[in-house]
Amino acid sequence: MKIAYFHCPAGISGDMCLGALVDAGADLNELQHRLALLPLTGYNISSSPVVKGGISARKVSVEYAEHQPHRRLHDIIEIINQSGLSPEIQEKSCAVFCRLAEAEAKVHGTTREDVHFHEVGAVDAIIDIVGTVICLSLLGIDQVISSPLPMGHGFIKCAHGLLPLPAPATQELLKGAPVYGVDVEGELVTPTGASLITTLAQSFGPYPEMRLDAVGRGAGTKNFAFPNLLTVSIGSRDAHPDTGREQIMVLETAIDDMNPEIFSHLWEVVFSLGALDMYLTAVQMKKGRPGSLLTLLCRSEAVDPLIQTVLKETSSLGIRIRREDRFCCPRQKVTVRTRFGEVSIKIGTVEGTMNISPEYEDCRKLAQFHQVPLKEIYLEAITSAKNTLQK
Ligand SMILES: O=C([S-])c1cc(C(=O)S)c[n+]([C@@H]2O[C@H](COP(=O)(O)O)[C@@H](O)[C@H]2O)c1
Ligand code: NI
Repeated sequence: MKIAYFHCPAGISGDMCLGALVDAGADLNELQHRLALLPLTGYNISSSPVVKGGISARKVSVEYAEHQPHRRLHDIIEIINQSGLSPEIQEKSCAVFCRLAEAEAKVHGTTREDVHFHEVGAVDAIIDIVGTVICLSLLGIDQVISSPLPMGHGFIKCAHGLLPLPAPATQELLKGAPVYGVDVEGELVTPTGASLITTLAQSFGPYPEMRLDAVGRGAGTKNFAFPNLLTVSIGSRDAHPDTGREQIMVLETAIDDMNPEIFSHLWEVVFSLGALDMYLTAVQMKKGRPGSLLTLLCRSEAVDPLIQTVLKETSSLGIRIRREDRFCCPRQKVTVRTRFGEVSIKIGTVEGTMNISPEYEDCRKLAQFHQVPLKEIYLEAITSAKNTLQK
């Protein structure tokens, strides 16, 4: 499991994200190659080492032709969806733009379809957003966690004239995220940075427990009295190499007085907050009442947001928290080609016996697109994985 921790004491913007991820090891050539799949021309990406406040970092810049069309949400979605980028990258990039459009619409009293993106519709915002999503995929990141975000003060000049800081769209986007005020005059978190981090991060909090593998620093444009840097720490949390054991958190509560439809909704919410699994067990509770034992499995940093959500969403007034050991099969992730498209596969190995498990979501999308039975995609994916492994 690979984690990217975004440490944002100087804030976050689109170019800082790109710089930090490239500095952390995302291959710039591969990034440019993938970005070239977008039907966009007239821009150039450059990456250079810079020193900010005595600390070396990477500045990734996008230069483009002066006159960019005023793009609306559907234009940007079309650009992303016309690319040959993977469905996952397309979905995440569109989600960042949709959140941005919703925030702008709320602030300007219009609809998300009618928002003119102005600055944020320019080609650099598209490159920053899609590029950040591509870099996370190139680095194989499974989970993004962010520090709380600092709020500067003052005003910023933009298409509307002067806007108070934090910018209205930034504040709209950060609802629900932890923020704190700092005595800094200037914009620390831009709307693009706010949309990226609130869409891509599963949780906000302190530095997570992990084995630190790489660190990247992305430079911002402005100069402050402190280094204007975003630091991304890449780490991994694998099961112990000798015992195969790792620790997992178990949250549990028994519920006997709630509309069961709420559980379906909860199911959708908890996974976006970092739950690894959620299941219900039928139980007999006091006074002979039939109830459901709700169990959630998660990493330690997801415990607090999950507890808050379960208490807010359900009728429960308390939750049991346990730290447990679990054994994890050594596994690897590979992507195989089938007649229908690419499928990610998890391969677990126990004493030479292999457990080949195609990703359900990849198979489901291909089955839906090609109108073939899901089991046919599974069969092809497993056969293709076996052939690849035999080579
Ligand atoms: O042009 C528009 S609509 C605009 C709106 C807002 C609001 O908060 S509303 C803010 N801004 C400022 O534009 C620049 C560029 O933003 P990026 O996210 O593309 O970096 C930034 O200073 C925003 O605060 C523009
Ligand atoms: Ni605006």
